[in-house]
Amino acid sequence: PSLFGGSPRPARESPPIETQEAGNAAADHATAADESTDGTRKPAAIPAPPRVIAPDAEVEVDIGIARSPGADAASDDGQATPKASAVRPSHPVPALALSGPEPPQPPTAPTPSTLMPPPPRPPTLRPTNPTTAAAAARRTLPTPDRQPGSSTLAPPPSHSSKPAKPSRTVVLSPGHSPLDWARLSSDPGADLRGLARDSPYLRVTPSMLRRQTGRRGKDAWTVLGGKVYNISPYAKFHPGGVPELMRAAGRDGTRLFGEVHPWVNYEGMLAACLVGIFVAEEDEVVGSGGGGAGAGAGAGDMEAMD
Ligand code: HEM
Repeated sequence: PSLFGGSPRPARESPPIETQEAGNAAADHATAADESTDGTRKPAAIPAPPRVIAPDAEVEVDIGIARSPGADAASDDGQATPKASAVRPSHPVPALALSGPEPPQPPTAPTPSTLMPPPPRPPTLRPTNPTTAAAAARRTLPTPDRQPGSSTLAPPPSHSSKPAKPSRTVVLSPGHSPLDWARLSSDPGADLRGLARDSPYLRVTPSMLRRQTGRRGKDAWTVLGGKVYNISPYAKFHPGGVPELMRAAGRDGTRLFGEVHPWVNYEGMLAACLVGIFVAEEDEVVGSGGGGAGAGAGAGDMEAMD
């Protein structure tokens, strides 16, 4: 059989598509060979030529399965094959075969393609020319010149940061949460100093302080930063527990306090428990209590008594 005769040829193993038509040379070659003398073009390897459907003709729906020349006759046996009205094609539609001796080649010009044009190419992600690349590099944020170990992700070093020790907080009894303490200590009606109402701030000497241990019916006093506080009302609210707190009772607790929780704002928490200031023994002056000096009077008033 002639190579260009249009008769089916045995399929070859994975032939390259370009050479399938002519079997040897370029596709142009094959195109030229498939053109008949009258200039009309026939697909080279399709058994049946492309069927041109007349606009008003009633035709069978071509479902794209390869047909042999006798297939039409076989389907004309009166079986109830659904008929469909042809849509009006604007140009001849070639018959396509999914399988067969050789796939049909798409028609070349002058037949206009019915295929959709390819989608537009997405923009390239990387700049390809050096000018664009340089512009992109300028747009990136400058990298800060950091020293090793100076990551900003870590919390900044601070004297108020908690040491990484296991917590020694205790379970507080109901009604003794920090919030409960905040509520109680801000209540002006609560007497947390343990002194006579409206008594002035006291000048507390070491001997006075030693007697205020929280035992034998006396309140526990401690000194924090030179101020004397009555810590008895706070004891059950202390997150570190009563025994821990009482280690500072009757003595200057500044060092102990600072060792455990220097970040705690004792001045704010214990403002309502302020008894007075801590003075040396010889500086002791017992406040008279008279003169109407109230809780609003400060250490300055006591100094004025000297
Ligand atoms: C006198 C005033 C004091 C106040 C107002 C006070 C207040 C507090 C507060 C608010 C906490 C909770 C801290 C937190 O969870 O971050 C705490 C915990 C603690 N306190 Fe005090 N405290 C005082 C005195 C003392 C003293 C004198 C000691 C020991 C000698 C002490 C030992 C502790 C301990 C061990 C904890 C548990 C710390 C932890 O979380 O591991 N506290 N205190």
